[in-house]
Amino acid sequence: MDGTELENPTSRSSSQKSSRRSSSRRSQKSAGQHSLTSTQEKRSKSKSSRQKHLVIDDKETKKGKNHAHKIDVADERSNFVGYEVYAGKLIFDKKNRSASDNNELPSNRKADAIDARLTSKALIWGSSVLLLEDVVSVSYNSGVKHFTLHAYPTKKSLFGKTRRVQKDFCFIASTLDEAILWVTCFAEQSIYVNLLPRPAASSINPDSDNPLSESLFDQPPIKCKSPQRVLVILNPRSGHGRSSKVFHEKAEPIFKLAGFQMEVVKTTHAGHAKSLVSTFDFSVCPDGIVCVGGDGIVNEVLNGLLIRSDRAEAVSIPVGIIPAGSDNSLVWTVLGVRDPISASLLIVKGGFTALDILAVEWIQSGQIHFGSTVSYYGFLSDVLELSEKYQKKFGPLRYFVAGILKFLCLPSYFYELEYLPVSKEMAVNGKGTDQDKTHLSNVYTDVMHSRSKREGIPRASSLSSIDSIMTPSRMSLGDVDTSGSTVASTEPSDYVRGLDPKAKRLSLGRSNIVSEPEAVLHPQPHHGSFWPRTRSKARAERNSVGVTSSNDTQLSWATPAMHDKEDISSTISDPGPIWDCEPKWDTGPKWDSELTWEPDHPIELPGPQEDMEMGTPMELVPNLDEKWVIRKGHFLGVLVCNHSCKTVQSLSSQVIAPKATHDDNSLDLLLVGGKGRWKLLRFFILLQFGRHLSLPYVEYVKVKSVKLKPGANTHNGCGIDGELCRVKGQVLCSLVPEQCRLIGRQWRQSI
Ligand SMILES: Nc1ncnc2c1ncn2[C@@H]1O[C@H](COP(=O)(O)OP(=O)(O)OP(=O)(O)O)[C@@H](O)[C@H]1O
Repeated sequence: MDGTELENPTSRSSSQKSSRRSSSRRSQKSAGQHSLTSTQEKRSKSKSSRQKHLVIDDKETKKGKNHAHKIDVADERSNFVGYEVYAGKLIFDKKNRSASDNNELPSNRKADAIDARLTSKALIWGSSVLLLEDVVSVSYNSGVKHFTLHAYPTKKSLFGKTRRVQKDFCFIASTLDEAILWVTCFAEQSIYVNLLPRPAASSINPDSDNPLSESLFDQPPIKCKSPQRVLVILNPRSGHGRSSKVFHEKAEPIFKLAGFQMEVVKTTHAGHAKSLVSTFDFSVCPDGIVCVGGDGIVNEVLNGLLIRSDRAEAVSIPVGIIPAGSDNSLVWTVLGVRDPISASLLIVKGGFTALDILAVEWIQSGQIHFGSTVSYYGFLSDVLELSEKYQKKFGPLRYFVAGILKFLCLPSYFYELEYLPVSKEMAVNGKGTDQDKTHLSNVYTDVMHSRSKREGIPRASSLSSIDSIMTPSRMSLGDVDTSGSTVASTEPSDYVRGLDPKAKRLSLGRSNIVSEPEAVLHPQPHHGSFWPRTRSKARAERNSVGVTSSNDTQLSWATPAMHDKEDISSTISDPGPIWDCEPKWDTGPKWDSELTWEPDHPIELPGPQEDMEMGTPMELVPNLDEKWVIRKGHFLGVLVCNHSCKTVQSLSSQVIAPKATHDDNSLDLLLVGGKGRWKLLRFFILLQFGRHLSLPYVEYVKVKSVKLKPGANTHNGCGIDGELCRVKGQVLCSLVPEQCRLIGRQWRQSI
């Protein structure tokens, strides 16, 4: 150990204090403030070295041909490496011996010390760069000058394919307090620090006789992320039975390096994940659920969360995905990763991505099944159903086999459908008017959105999985019904309808539901139109449930002309906004949760109210432009997409719904019109080149809701995220007001 550094423990302590205070850029300043003269000199040296960095790097880039990662000067200028956090001298211990070696720096190695700097995006030493997005954690033993970065950088194989390999980078700082500063700065960049006990005294500093300094370094004041406690749900059948291996060999080591505490549950049967999640005590694993498997297991988890009695809180539980199934289009499309190592890195890095939730409701029975990707009808649902027969015989090839067979004996599909398009603004720029936003998201969603902004949850567009339906491997068959198929979950629709006014509004055709116990009549000045609202409007709606709930309950298959008439009836029941309470993960303002539905609530328009959050008076303006479009005819396929639906196998152009985004509060409806093999074949061929939307019989509309009813002789299969269900009567596809949260931010935007 360097004697000069240990001479003055006070100065070290001051340095430690400054390191505690430091944060990103500030860390450099505060570090520079400490009293030790020698350290000040070092700081000033490091400062001046920082000032010259561009020049140094430029030179070193030219010189440093032997380094694995070269700094690209152009990248540097374009801020590729981010802003500087700390700079100093480091020795890169290639052989990684320092962890076991004596802490004393051998005199012959002092010359190896090179300029190093930590930026918000990378550690740069000499001309080498290690991206922080590849770093899982830092291991640091108290009282030593070296620390080890555990990383998974990408490596190119001979054939140009990149893969991630685990690599440890050991560095030796010039002094103890510098080592602590380095580690502190890594912690400030959200890298988990694995703070280990001080090694045996003899191996640190044989001539250290200062007990005070020793005790100071026993527990260096490094503040870092606390270990995450997560529930891991693993489907051992996923990915042809390889998911356990994938988890234990690829994901688990990364989670362990990042200090995760895991409760691992392997599912024993279809439906296990859903029932587990629906009753699990999340105080045990408050930091989220990690699903290991395909899209099917994620769908089960989502459905389990949404049927909980504490749904509002449950839906905020972040869900991580380790892709280990036959197809994993959700994580690939939304987060941009498709290999388990990158997905694990995203999870340990943290952050959240908001995701809309699709609900398919069986209008007559009130059953509901949630999804995050797509709901589809026609040829694809038939393939999904047929593939079930070949599960044992053909494994993942069963979809291909079933697709060919179904294609050869292709039936015709007749549907009656209605859809409510989004406004032109929303369709064009994907953002929508304020009215769209207020229509499509109710108060709770607004809370989520505002929280998302606060927490930095991106609301940018992104993609995910439908065309995975075209890739048969993603069709999972859960909840299979004994009638040879799968059934929807049997949660009563009250889970959705009762939970929010929007869902009630969306429940068109409820007037036909005989089972609705609490029928109310509502005068409707503007049939079929939604009432735009602000948050206060939404609250007002909840106070006058009848008004909002009745808006869209008029459409009936038998009486399309009613679109043009005033609505005077509605049968919406509203058990009360039980969703309307603050999730425990939410630090936002609390909403009134005590409102309950009164069946005989008087009919009245909501009066202006004070907006509790904004302090602005409420306006209530009916949107006269919204009209349901009615279509009847033959459709080879009807797909209601929540995101662009990219398959893991596909090229980037191969997405079913190219304009769809996962968090835009709208659904993308794709109609493949007509019948016959030729049309179907052309559709699939053009899909491979991303040109399927150019076909004259393909329609693509951004919608808020879709109602669908198969014709009398049409197969009634319905796929939801690869789960096969049956349409009995009529179904309504719409978004629920809540969004769920995926753990991780979109790759490459995450850091
Ligand atoms: N232990 C289990 N045994 C059988 N099925 C299960 C089990 N656990 C979950 N499942 C069901 O398996 C289905 C498919 O799961 P998942 O999507 O995770 O895997 P996959 O490899 O993508 O599946 P597939 O190849 O069938 O598309 C899910 O719908 C789930 O309900």
